[in-house]
Amino acid sequence: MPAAPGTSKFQIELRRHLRGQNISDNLVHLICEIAEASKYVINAVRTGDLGVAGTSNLYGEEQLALDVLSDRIMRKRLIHSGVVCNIASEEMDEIYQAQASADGLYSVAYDPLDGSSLVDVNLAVGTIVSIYEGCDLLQPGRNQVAAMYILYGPRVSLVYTVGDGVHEFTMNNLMEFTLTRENIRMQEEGNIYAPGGLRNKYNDGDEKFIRHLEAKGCKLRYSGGFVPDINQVLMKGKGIFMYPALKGSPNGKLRVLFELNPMAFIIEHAGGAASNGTIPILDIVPESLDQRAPIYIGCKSDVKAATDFLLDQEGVPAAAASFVNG
Ligand SMILES: O=P(O)(O)OC[C@H]1O[C@](O)(COP(=O)(O)O)[C@@H](O)[C@@H]1O
Ligand SMILES: [Mg+2]
Ligand SMILES: [Mg+2]
Repeated sequence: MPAAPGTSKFQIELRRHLRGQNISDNLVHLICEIAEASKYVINAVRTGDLGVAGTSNLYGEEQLALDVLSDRIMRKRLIHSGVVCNIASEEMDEIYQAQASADGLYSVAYDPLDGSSLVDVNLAVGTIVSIYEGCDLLQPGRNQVAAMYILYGPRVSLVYTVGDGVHEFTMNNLMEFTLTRENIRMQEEGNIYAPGGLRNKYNDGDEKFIRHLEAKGCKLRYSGGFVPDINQVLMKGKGIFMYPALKGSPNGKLRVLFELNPMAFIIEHAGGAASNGTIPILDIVPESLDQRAPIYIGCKSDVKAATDFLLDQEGVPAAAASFVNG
């Protein structure tokens, strides 16, 4: 018997799953177009040039040929989708206007190839995407209508939320994304920690928090790639990822629009939390495309504990902490 439309041997494909969500046809189309673009990004990652591009991005970082190519793949697909107004990416200097009208259109901020410097040592990397209704990209992450990432690891997986559960799809042998986990939920507390940044540049509160996790017997699980590191915390349902403020870098390293907002949206919708140490990541009102912030993201009580250590350090009673939503 032939498989039902939208299923492949009774597996649920991404488009069919999206059609079951309460979202517009344009948003279904947009998410599917991004999923299609990711197939070309994987191909670039697997077989492309590992050299530098000879250019640098907004942050003064040297761009790799793969950064530039992945960005071009994503941008072209978004422009041709016909449903996108503004586009911004970690590899672009300014917003690209695909269409001027906001009616029924979406704006997209993305990191085309997060962790690109890990490709030459064959570690996992990913694409991170944030979607807003209309043309405004400089608004709090809480206003996102969808967030997703695609992880290029031993397997390729795609995780998305449109505000109603967090769902994982895995690429099958026909390069289709089929549903592997629906309504993923985080536990209250975990025993995994992924600490980004040089530890000898940590502030006292962060150092004490790490010692507290070590004393509790938590397992260090850090790959240096934001997407696989977050994916581990989400899929295991436990633990915390942090990239704190560092001495000399008070805003840490990771970017609010392209990295933090989409991951915070996903983790909050899975029952976790994400804070910059003071307020939820999703409540930050971005002032510029290249804004960075520290991040503590994962299980609610782990994020609360991290922010309590910071408060204690500054002499503010830990009980006053109200960083974690809900
Ligand atoms: O090794 P560092 O410099 O501390 O940074 C690690 C972090 O930087 C990133 O590689 C930043 O992303 P890009 O590769 O997109 O610049 C994250 O994936 C990772 O969490
Ligand atoms: Mg990045
Ligand atoms: Mg990048």
